Amino acid sequence: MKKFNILIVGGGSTWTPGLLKSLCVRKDSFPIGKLTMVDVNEERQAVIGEFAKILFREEYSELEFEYTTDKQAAYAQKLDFVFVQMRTGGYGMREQDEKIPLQHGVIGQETCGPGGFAYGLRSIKDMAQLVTDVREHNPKAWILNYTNPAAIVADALQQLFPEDKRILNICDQPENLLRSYGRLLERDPRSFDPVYFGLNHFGWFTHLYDESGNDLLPQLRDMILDGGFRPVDYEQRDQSWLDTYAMVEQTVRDFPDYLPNTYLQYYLYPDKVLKKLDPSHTRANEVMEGREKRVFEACHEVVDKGTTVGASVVHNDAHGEFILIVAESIAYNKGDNFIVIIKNEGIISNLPDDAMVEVAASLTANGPRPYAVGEIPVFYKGLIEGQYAYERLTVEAYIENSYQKALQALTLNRTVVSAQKAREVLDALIEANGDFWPELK
Ligand SMILES: NC(=O)c1ccc[n+]([C@@H]2O[C@H](COP(=O)([O-])OP(=O)(O)OC[C@H]3O[C@@H](n4cnc5c(N)ncnc54)[C@H](O)[C@@H]3O)[C@@H](O)[C@H]2O)c1
Ligand SMILES: O=P(O)(O)OC[C@H]1O[C@H](O[C@H]2[C@H](O)[C@@H](O)[C@@H](O)O[C@@H]2CO)[C@H](O)[C@@H](O)[C@@H]1O
Ligand SMILES: [Mn+2]
Repeated sequence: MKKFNILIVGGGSTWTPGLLKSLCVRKDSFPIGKLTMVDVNEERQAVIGEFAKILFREEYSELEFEYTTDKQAAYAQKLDFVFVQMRTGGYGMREQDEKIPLQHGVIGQETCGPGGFAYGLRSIKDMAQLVTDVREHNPKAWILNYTNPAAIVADALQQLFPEDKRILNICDQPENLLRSYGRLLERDPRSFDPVYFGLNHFGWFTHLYDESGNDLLPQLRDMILDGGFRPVDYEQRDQSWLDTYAMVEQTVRDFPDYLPNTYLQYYLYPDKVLKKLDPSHTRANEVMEGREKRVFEACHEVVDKGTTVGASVVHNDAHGEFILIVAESIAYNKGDNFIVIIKNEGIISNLPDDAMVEVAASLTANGPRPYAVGEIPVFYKGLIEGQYAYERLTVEAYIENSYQKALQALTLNRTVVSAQKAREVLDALIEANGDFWPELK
């Protein structure tokens, strides 16, 4: 059986241990010959890398493994898959993304609103460089990308590398929602045949068919309206995330046709959500005090003890597993059904062909084969067209170094609206981001 060579870019990510555990769990169905991890932060990479050595010694002894900060050496190897999960500027810049808009009375969030705009301008630069570097040595390797904001990264890479058909941007939120529906309905989430449409972090489930073709969405909607909605992993979730999932009930009560992605709360109820956000202590602080602290302490503990037995960090979560089952479907031409981010080209017939939409597709060795969605109702088309224009103007502001397009983008965003607010926040973000961004003139 072929063994695949994988490169993880952003090996110092807090999500890496879960991904490495999933590699061990799935080694029979998706065998890896060589795994390399690369990161720009030597300290972060070493902590996770030394943990990985012990994990693989105990659970994957046949695996050839190395970690490095030498990107050129990492990219020059023969690679089958590149898993990308970088955070340009780290959590420190995420904190700025979230706090600066809040200082101006606007939603501050990692991937949505002005925070996502700022993060997007940082990510595009490093992601474009990554594609260029990978393609120099591995023209056929599949680049599976988690790096956020996935909507803006996906649109930028489509603009910058339109002929590259082996880049796939993915998000674990629809997968997490399917697993949450599975827990509510007491069914295997992989048995669902979902119909989903939207942009990344801006979409809806319209149908949830079971193996007999029955649509379970109406039953699910009634359950949500009767008792609220909790994620599959609610026991592990921080309160801010539980608050987010709690908003699903109000959204479904207001717009019962479809089941929303949780990120829609920022766009449909910006005033209500804004009141819950603390400008002095945001999600970035929670993650630095929570997940990041837990993961790195647990990895240090594993290295100190010399074993992963009993370790808290190593669990097989949706995030770690999802990218692997996506890769498996491509590697073995399985055609399994996943919700992924791809060029519209008529999938949603009344949206622009060049929009990067998030829809269900069959993943084959030749990439996604999407399921047609057809025409979407005016309400959803209106919302998505505005968000699409915001995302496209953000990418054009990057490519053209255009302050005016950046201002237009933020003015169009439903969390900002006011052109005066957009200018205030944009100028503050320009100052905070410095050389992370291209100069906007
Ligand atoms: N698509 C999704 O649904 C999804 C889900 C979870 C996380 N994410 C994204 O995955 C990324 C990692 O998330 P995290 O919370 O673990 O972040 P993290 O900050 O813990 O890890 C990111 C790592 O990337 C490294 N890095 C930064 N720039 C790099 C570069 N140019 N090359 C290589 N490495 C680089 C950092 O040093 C850091 O170790 C983020 O972009 C996050 O938004 C996406
Ligand atoms: O605030 P964070 O850093 O905890 O999470 C931000 C990310 O949130 C989503 O990913 C969720 C995922 O949906 C869920 O299944 C589980 O794995 O937790 C993840 C992290 O909370 C979102 O899809 C990502 O794009 C965000 O980066
Ligand atoms: Mn996501």
